[in-house]
Amino acid sequence: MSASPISIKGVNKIFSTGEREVVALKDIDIEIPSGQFVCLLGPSGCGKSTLLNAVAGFALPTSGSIVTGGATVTGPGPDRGMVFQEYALFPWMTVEQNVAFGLEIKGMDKAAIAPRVLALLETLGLKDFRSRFPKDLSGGMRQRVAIARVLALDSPIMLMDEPFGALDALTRRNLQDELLRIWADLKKTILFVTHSIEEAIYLADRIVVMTYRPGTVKRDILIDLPRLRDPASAEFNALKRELGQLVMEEQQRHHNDEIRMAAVD
Ligand SMILES: Nc1ncnc2c1ncn2[C@@H]1O[C@H](COP(=O)(O)OP(=O)(O)OP(=O)(O)O)[C@@H](O)[C@H]1O
Repeated sequence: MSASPISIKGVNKIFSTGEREVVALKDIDIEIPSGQFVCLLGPSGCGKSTLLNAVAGFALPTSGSIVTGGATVTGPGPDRGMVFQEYALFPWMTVEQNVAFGLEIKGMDKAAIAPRVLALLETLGLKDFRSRFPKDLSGGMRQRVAIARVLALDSPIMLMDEPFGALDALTRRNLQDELLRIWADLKKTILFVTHSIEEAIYLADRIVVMTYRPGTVKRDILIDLPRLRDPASAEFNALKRELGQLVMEEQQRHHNDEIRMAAVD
């Protein structure tokens, strides 16, 4: 499977907790063509994960529609693979077993699984670690396994929720480069959540900046700098300033909201 488009139309998400209602997403419209690498950027609480989970089918919108590859999302599906920040590996399985698991569940022929898994482990530099358990791996290695596991399923859409957020700077850059290489190779559609401005500019074809509560699209920007991008370049820094200003405005709204809530309590 190669890539497929994502169509998000008029999406709203309201959480009701007791007497309070939180409008997490409001009137979200985003059309993502096949193969595009999109970053959702914004401060904590602006609905990035809520939107990603809606596309994944884990928590459907209150209203509006999400269509992937021509079908309306009504739940999780094999066309969408998700990579989480906390790796979500099975601790009792080796690296190899973790990557093979989804294929076994899919009912793939055992003889076909082994070479496919081995090729992926090789691609992600995990071959020598294939018999290890997750607890014996560094955070970066665990995240490689999580990515390999999603790639094994060959979903046309990859959804990534701050996948590199817990990693140190060097490992993070390493995995970002690896992801770009894989994406250039496989041309999957990627929807990637981050609150790092630099990460978004380094990776994305397009950055969607979200507002803090209710989560709306504040700005939708195409990034047409050639890759690999140089974070020290003038163009990169100009974008960093522009996006920094947008994110800071939302961070300020978040901060003001917290002060207001504390005053009510
Ligand atoms: N299950 C839930 N019940 C009630 N409110 C929720 C629920 N999930 C999210 N929210 C609220 O919806 C808003 C958006 O949350 P969300 O986690 O999507 O934001 P985010 O941008 O991903 O933030 P972070 O970067 O901190 O994960 C927040 O105000 C959050 O408190």
